[in-house]
Amino acid sequence: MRIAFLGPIGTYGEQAAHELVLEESEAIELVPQKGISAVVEALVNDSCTAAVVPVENSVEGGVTTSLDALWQHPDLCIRRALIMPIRHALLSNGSLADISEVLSHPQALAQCNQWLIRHLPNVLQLPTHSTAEAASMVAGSNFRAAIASKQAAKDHRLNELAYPINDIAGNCTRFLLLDKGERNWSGPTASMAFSLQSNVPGALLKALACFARRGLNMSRIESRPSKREMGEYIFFVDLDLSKADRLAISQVVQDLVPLCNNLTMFGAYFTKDLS
Ligand SMILES: O=C(O)C(=O)C[C@]1(C(=O)O)C=C[C@@H](O)C=C1
Repeated sequence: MRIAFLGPIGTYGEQAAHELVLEESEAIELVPQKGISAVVEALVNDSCTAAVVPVENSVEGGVTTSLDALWQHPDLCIRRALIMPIRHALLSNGSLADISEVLSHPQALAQCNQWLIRHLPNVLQLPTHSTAEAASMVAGSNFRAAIASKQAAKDHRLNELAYPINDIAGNCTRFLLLDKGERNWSGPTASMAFSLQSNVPGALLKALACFARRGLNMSRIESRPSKREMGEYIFFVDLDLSKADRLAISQVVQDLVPLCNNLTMFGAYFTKDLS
């Protein structure tokens, strides 16, 4: 099994990939990619058999690149999910007083925004493809620091200037293991996305009523622009199937189809919660 993840080594994505494949019996090869789009592309073009992407952070919300990729590639299926605590460190070979640039993935910079305002108000914040890429770029410099994991400090021989520096103590990110296999319906969470056929009063209400009618509890709803027209959206919905009638999911799809332009089911799956 070749698994694409957001590289280089030392990213949270790499940690998540190890956790997500723990129960696999096949031999695993983790294949680092530069950027979340490249992770998905490696699965789409079959150079990898699975991919690990972050999809939602408890502080910053949806990871839009991952949501958009799921919508653009309806043949992808969610195999498993993981909720992982994210504890950021400020890493450098210099000292705090000398830091003038802080590098990290935009999600990590945003998750430490208040800490940066308080402790490093005048530094330049520079975005990178991943937290571990930032760690590799600051190694050897005494005026640059990276926001990354404790693991990245070890991988790149950096010192921890401060830890933890995430603004919200319980900061965590949900990762998905994606593949192109058969959809499974036995897990407790099902994910789907749909766009509505008509932009008229009550159109979304009618779609959401389908879930209520079949006794299906929504555990998440999130919208993304369709990118075709201002005001046109795609809705991502997660359903809690743990107490639901197994037939309800196929019934709700039948009810929704006439109301939607497009509807994609990403399967049902289990979530490992480490938070
Ligand atoms: O840069 C990394 O280490 C990643 O795995 C990416 C990522 C993300 O895109 O959300 C993963 C977890 C954290 O929320 C911060 C960054």
